[in-house]
Amino acid sequence: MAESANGDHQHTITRPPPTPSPLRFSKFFQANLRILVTGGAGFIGSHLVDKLMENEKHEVIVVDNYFTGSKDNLKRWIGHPRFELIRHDVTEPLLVEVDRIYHLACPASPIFYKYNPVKTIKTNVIGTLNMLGLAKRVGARILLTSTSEVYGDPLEHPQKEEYWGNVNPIGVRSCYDEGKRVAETLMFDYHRQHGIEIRIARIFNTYGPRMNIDDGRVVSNFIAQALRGEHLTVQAPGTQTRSFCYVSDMVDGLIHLMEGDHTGPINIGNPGEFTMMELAETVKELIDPTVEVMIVENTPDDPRQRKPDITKAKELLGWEPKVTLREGLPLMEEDFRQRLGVPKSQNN
Ligand SMILES: O=C(O)[C@H]1O[C@H](OP(=O)(O)OP(=O)(O)OC[C@H]2O[C@@H](n3ccc(=O)[nH]c3=O)[C@H](O)[C@@H]2O)[C@H](O)[C@@H](O)[C@@H]1O
Repeated sequence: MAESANGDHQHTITRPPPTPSPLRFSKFFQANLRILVTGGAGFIGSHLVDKLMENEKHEVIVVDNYFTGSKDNLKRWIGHPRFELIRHDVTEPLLVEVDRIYHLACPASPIFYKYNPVKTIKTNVIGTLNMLGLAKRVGARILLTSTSEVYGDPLEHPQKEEYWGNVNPIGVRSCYDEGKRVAETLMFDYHRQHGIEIRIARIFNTYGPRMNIDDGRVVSNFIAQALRGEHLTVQAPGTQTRSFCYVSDMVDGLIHLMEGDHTGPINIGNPGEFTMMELAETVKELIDPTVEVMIVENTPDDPRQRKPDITKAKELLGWEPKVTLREGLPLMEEDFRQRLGVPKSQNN
């Protein structure tokens, strides 16, 4: 019994102080983050994991179905006490207690995402729904890696985030570009309806060590072809442009976005723009000036130009890329030489 100010006796109920729910507990120690990376065994995902693991307070959980990712990319972390690797397909629900979700899972190379288009769109739609459901349940902040492909074959150049795009809804690329567009919609609907903390990165063409040798994208194709002494396959007309971002810059951009205050979408890419013919000539010059360029047939709906406007990333995130194409290509060449077993002296 306790006595009140006016002398009345009152019954007081002594309760223990409220205990935070275990799911939200780590929010009390913001520096100690448990971070989920979907697609963490892939090219960008595994570089992101490397960077996140550098912080000794972070625990990192990777889920991957290994369709295009590989355990090899994570072998330095397997067995580490702050690291877990789960074979899981994001089209199935998942419950793990995390503070951050980097949702990267989806094949990104056109030959792989077109291989099973129904699965690609399921990954983008059902996979993103599952990750948003998880974010809602555990109170995590979620970042979606969307793509420059949401701009389609762009009629505005360079592409600003406000541009709505020029996308074929029924083409062979639609499973990916429309899939990512729906994923962005889902992110904003969960944000508006359920108050989920979201971040959306629109990733532009990225290259670097650990890309699959047979990935099929242009930089990895040209480097592998040059090292093997094969023709560089420039798809017609060769005047189409892309802007290539080195993977360490990309990963820094994603972390800046996740830990910043802006939902996005924000373009993350390198505005240095090259035609595919220029890229082929640069790779030739770097690796083997004697290899020849061969013009081959292109695929439907190939965007004719692509270059990010990164004003938002600079102003809102304080981020911009540092590595030029001429600095990044030799780093990728070195990695490809090791994996293909082509020492430098054999070519030049
Ligand atoms: O690398 C990436 O990050 C992007 O790759 C693809 O987009 P895309 O730009 O079509 O990528 P590539 O297949 O590398 O094609 C780029 C250009 O190179 C050309 N190309 C490709 C391969 C090749 O051997 N030769 C060649 O000239 C293509 O015609 C295209 O114009 C994905 O769809 C994007 O989501 C992803 O962000």
